[in-house]
Amino acid sequence: MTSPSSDTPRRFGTVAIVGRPNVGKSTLLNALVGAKVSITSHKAQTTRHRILGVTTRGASQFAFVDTPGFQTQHMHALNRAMNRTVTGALGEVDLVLWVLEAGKILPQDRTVLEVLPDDRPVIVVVNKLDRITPREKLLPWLAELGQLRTFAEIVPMSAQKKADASRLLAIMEPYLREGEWGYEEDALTDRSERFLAAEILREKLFRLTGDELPYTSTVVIEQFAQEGQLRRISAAIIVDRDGHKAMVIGAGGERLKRISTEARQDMQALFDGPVFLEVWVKTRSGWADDQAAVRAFGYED
Ligand SMILES: Nc1nc2c(ncn2[C@@H]2O[C@H](COP(=O)(O)OP(=O)(O)OP(=O)(O)O)[C@@H](O)[C@H]2O)c(=O)[nH]1
Repeated sequence: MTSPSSDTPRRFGTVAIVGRPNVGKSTLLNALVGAKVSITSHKAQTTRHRILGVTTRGASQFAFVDTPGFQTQHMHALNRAMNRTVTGALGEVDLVLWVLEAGKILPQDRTVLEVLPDDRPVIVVVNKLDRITPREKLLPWLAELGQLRTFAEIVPMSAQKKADASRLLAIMEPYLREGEWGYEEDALTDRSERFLAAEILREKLFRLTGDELPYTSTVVIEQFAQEGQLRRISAAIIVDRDGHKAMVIGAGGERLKRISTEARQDMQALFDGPVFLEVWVKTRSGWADDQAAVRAFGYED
């Protein structure tokens, strides 16, 4: 018997994950990569960076680009930077995954549809299938979806189900090009630990403040040092107003303590070693409207 790796040619491809906010793009990326490289939360618009997750399956390697949700409501400096990121990402990829919520095509979805490239394959991921019972109810909607344009595939699934993510990888495989891999076999992400630390803290911040905190709040890692096994991290949560600062800190500092503790636990699990985490809350009013500040905080590539 010959081993499959010796006679199966290697394949490699870059895959953009696009869709309006909250359809489940980050959840999907995490499921496809099988590790927590992107953050998820109930709050819309939590993904601001292009995040590369890499997954290798047999002879095939997929490099994923997670793009921010489309901004159609608030057009200030921050959102312009985000939209440029989406357009840039689509120009470089081999395959596009357009994520929709099963049964819904909102005006914001149509905005995304308009920028889908004509010259490369687009697979529609019809996500959150678990919310539709019985599934047959979806059939007329799927037929309507198929009329919108030519799609390479339409895949109803749940990003929260491992088996579905695995099935999607198999469906995507033929769309990769034959050729060498772009990354090591065990690579998960090309993002630094410093970046991942900021993402984890930002996830806890939004999870534990619910919808009270405006999405313009952010996290900056001010210091990241490794001393033997220990990572010593100093982070700042930047908010727009003093009222938001009080909200993050919470009564008697309880909320900030919980945010820090949960973030530290996740970082320790991801980095596989002890973490000393110090978190400050700082006010910087109107930063999201200030182009220079947006650049300084790293939202432009
Ligand atoms: N029921 C159900 N919920 C899901 C599924 N996939 C994602 N979700 C939930 O949908 C919400 C949004 O998921 P995200 O992955 O953060 O969505 P996103 O598209 O990355 O959002 P932005 O970062 O705002 O662009 C979260 O509460 C997820 O838990 C699914 O298959 N089924």
